[in-house]
Amino acid sequence: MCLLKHYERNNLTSTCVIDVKPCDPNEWRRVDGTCNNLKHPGKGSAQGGFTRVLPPHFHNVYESRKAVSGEDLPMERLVRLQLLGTGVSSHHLMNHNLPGFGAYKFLDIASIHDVENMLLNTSYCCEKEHMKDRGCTPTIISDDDPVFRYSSIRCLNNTRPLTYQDYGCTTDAVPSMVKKATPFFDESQIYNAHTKGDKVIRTFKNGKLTMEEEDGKLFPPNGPTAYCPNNRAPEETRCFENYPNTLLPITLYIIWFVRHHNYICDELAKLNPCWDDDRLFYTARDINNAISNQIYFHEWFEACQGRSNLLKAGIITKDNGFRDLYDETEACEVPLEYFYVLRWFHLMQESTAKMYDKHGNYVGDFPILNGTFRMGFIAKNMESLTKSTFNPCHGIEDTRTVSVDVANNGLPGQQDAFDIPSADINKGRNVGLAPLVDYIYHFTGINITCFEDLEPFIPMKYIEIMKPLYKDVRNVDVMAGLWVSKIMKGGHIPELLAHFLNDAWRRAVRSDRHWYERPNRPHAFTLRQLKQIRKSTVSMLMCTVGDGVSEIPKKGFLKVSKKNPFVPCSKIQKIDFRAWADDACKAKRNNKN
Ligand code: HEM
Ligand SMILES: [Ca+2]
Repeated sequence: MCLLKHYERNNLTSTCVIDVKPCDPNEWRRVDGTCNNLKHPGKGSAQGGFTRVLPPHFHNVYESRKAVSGEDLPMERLVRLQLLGTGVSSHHLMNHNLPGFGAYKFLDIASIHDVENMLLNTSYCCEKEHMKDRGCTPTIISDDDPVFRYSSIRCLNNTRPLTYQDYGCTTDAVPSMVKKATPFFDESQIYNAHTKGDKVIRTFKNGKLTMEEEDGKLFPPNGPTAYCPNNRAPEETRCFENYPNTLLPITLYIIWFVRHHNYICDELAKLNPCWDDDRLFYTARDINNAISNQIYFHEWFEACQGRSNLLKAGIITKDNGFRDLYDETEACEVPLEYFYVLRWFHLMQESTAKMYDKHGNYVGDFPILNGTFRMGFIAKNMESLTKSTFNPCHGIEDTRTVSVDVANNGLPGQQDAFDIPSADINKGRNVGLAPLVDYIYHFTGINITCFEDLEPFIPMKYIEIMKPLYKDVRNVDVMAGLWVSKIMKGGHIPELLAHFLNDAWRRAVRSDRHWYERPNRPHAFTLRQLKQIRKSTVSMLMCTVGDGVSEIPKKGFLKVSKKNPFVPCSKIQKIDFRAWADDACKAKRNNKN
């Protein structure tokens, strides 16, 4: 009780305390993740430490690991410069929606509290007197850096991930990293952003979420504590009070999924006039979440890994019916490594949006990264930005590159320079990831003892670069290995990356009692309803709630081509909500007609 008072007094309850109200086995999924596992009701909540695929590798409890020789690992920026070029490259198959939707999905599992800390609280790690602070892990730039040597920039701000110890939640000696989203796929970024719960976003009328109109379009509401430092006053005012204000691609999906919730409510309310606000809200949330997961684990995973690989891995099945792999003894969590490796998609992030007018005429370019923390600009340009997503994303050809802004100007308006992939190496070390070889062993059973052993995974030309850089194969960072890994046969991402993604899927399906494909979860879909969910595609989502979308690429993650032409939205499969018609409402429905 004393501890609780201490947390309350210091405004720490939302970070330090898991408040588990008594569970009812038949209730809907809770937004805070509690009661998912009835035997361990606190597990899977938005608070509490992370689970991991492999135990953490730290030096001195919570410092970045050292090379096996005891020396420092090679500097992050050097690893990036040697393994990844910068340049323009157009993906031969995928469009912007592929990395964009991936980025949206990562916010379901991860939170941006560490990025907020870096920008708002611990922005001084490049100041001489702070470089060695416990909270600082700056990326050092050498004097011969090919880009920054022409400037005075010799350091990029980077921070150590926050722990429950930093917040004063615990005095345990072993640091435990803060988590602020439920560690399974329940659309936290829409329904429980910043662990505020769903009360703050509901209208409590007809199941709907609160939205505001701007220039005739609907958006999540603004509010006094929202933070969008890149908005240009006075025109750009949109900034979400209760949803993450982050990157341009994520923002599009947040707007679409919030609108989509209300669209589902309208459809359900038409059919079921006897349903009250709660019933409409919970059913719409469940359907919206299932649609998002269907798009991710079927369409998006298939675009990344190829259909036959997914069938082989058991992630999709040919019959498409119910699936129940639930095991209450499984830890109720997707691991830290899963969302960390999603950073690999920074390689596919294009930095230019081609903008079009109402009639589809090209009107100019917009630098995508300049849309970060600038929801006002996004709201004013929804049509143009939506259409720009159908263009090819950044390519990952034989010589791997990242786009120039991603490599040098990752946080425009906030930091003079920021190398996102270098930060990815930096963070991998600072969250204590095991080295590449350990993950290869874990997922494939192959024991790598020298650089040449990497050849099945990495082309020799990159192995030759790694040798002098890392000196010992046991030193290689997992992200560095992923950057230059061969692309899997039949798919479009490295095989090792696919192992991480599939591992997350397996854990989610086994441990999430509310997984949408289960026939015997509380409020489960009927088979008829599940078959409707199976029709979900990203093109369906965009045709339903996208601005000015009347035609769409048939496959929404792929660039437009002869094989993947624009088709009218009327040709895209839609969910038939009659599958949710409730007989109990029949009398009322008939009266209305
Ligand atoms: C406009 C495009 C993007 C920008 C400007 C951007 C920028 C950033 C920045 C600045 C960070 C924080 C780096 C750090 O502190 O270490 C970050 C982290 C991250 N990004 Fe991106 N990113 C973009 C696109 C993507 C995409 C397409 C994905 C995945 C599909 C992605 C996944 C992630 C993940 C998983 C993290 C880690 C978050 C965490 O650890 O808390 N990002 N990104
Ligand atoms: Ca979640």
